[in-house]
Amino acid sequence: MSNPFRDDLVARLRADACTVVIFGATGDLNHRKLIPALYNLAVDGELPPGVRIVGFARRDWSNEFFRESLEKINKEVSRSGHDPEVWAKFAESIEYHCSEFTDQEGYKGLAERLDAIDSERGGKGNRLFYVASAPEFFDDILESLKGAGLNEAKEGGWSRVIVEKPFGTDLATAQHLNEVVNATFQEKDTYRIDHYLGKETAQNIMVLRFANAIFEPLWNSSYVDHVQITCAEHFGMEGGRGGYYDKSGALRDMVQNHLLQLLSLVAMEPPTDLSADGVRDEKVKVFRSMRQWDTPEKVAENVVRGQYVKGYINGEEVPGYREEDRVNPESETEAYVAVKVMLDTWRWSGVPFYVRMGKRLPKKATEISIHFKDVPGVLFNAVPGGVPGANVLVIRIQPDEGISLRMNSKLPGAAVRMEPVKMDFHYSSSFGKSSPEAYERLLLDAMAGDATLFARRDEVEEAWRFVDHIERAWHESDNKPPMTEFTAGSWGPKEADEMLGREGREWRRL
Ligand SMILES: NC(=O)C1=CN([C@@H]2O[C@H](COP(=O)(O)OP(=O)(O)OC[C@H]3O[C@@H](n4cnc5c(N)ncnc54)[C@H](OP(=O)(O)O)[C@@H]3O)[C@@H](O)[C@H]2O)C=CC1
Ligand SMILES: O=C1O[C@H](COP(=O)(O)O)[C@@H](O)[C@H](O)[C@H]1O
Repeated sequence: MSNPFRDDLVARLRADACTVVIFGATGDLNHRKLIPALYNLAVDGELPPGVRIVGFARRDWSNEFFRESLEKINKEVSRSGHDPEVWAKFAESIEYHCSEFTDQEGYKGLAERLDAIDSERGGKGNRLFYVASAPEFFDDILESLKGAGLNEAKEGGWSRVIVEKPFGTDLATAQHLNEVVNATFQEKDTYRIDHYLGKETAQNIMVLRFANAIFEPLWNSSYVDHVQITCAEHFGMEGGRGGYYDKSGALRDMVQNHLLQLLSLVAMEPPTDLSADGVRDEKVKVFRSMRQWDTPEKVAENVVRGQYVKGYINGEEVPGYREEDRVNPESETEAYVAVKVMLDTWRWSGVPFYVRMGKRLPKKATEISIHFKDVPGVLFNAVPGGVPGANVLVIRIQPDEGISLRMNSKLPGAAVRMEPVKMDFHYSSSFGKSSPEAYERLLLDAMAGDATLFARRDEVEEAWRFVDHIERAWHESDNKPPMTEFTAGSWGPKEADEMLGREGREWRRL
């Protein structure tokens, strides 16, 4: 039985030696995230001995050039710094395979090379294929793997696939991709990555809820007034991101996957066990219970979309969304979204979950806040200032990972006066070490065959169902809800404040 709470040692012991094949190996994701993650696992002694890495892409690069290119970026981004000796040893396990994604000969060559590596290693044919290409190549890569017989496990070994985001652009394309994936790999061997699930703080949500006796009795509509999930980013479309982002938008890029996944961890029922399907069965019930905003009127009432106009962040002038590199000057794509999610379940009846994401907000921060109900207003009415506010439990996903609880306290002195105070837990001071990058945990889990922190087919499709109604109202209906504006460096459009204001609530300041 798998267990998302096990410590790193157990994960390492369970991860198998294997060959990791990365499609799109000359690209940004591999350079900035995947190789540094594998390197850091090696530094920490977590990478199973015998792991080999094959980079697959079309540039005519040699093994040496590929390794040098990876090392250059690793020096800049590795969380544990760059040790030339460890790198040199690690780099011996890396090689490059040059091929177009659509070239069947390239896959035949890959199959031969993988067989040779298995013999060199003297081990089983364990293969982990990581599809880190642009999404338009996902089908080609999966079908070509099948064409070369690489989807089938070799005797005594395994063959798994990790598929990067975006997993489709709507429900229909996600269903199609799921058909292609399931026609090539078994569902148990399919790992749909959502890197937010690999964040230490996201994993801690279940621990907080189910390994402490004090929260769960309050975790329902009797005590919780509402929940907020915020993902703020201060950057915009740097590094050529505008081309991809302008076709996607905040709702598809972040809400459909990362933020709804966080929501599901906050809202799910306790699973009956900690197996991958035990946890994912409960998460999918949350997705299924989301009330659908299936008319333009409901979307107008419960969702706000916005674009930034030029402004200042940290004293620097930044362009408006439509002036960004590779963004259509007449773009109708949202760089900000705030959506109210209602879960029609016994536990959460009447409790709104407000989810927001925006580019070019004042800073980078992601947090979940649980806002509890006010105490009955009978005892402290006569006290000057009254009760300062309700309890708020804040789960800081990043940065300064941790958890704080806001409560009311008496100010020292003869008179009864109250002030809010915070009990605050910081990962950095409590554990004295930096948290591993999400990709480290997720790669190790895939090597260990543990899919708990990966999205299952039905979760992905249910999340798209919710998002599709909103996208249709925005882009296809006769009375499209309006696009709003906000100044870059502010906390988003006033319409998002008004959405909560209408219900007597306000966004938490991060
Ligand atoms: N970058 C990031 O931080 C993140 C990326 N992702 C996802 O990861 C995926 C990859 O992103 P990213 O690395 O940024 O993309 P890049 O554009 O940087 O890299 C794309 C890679 O695919 C290769 N490629 C493109 N066309 C072909 C072809 N016809 N045959 C063989 N190789 C080809 C490119 O090779 P060449 O160099 O020759 O063009 C390159 O190696 C995307 O799905 C993205 O959404 C997800 C989360 C974060
Ligand atoms: O998937 C994505 O995530 C990043 C944010 O990831 P984080 O781990 O840095 O919080 C986001 O900037 C990007 O637009 C999106 O595609």
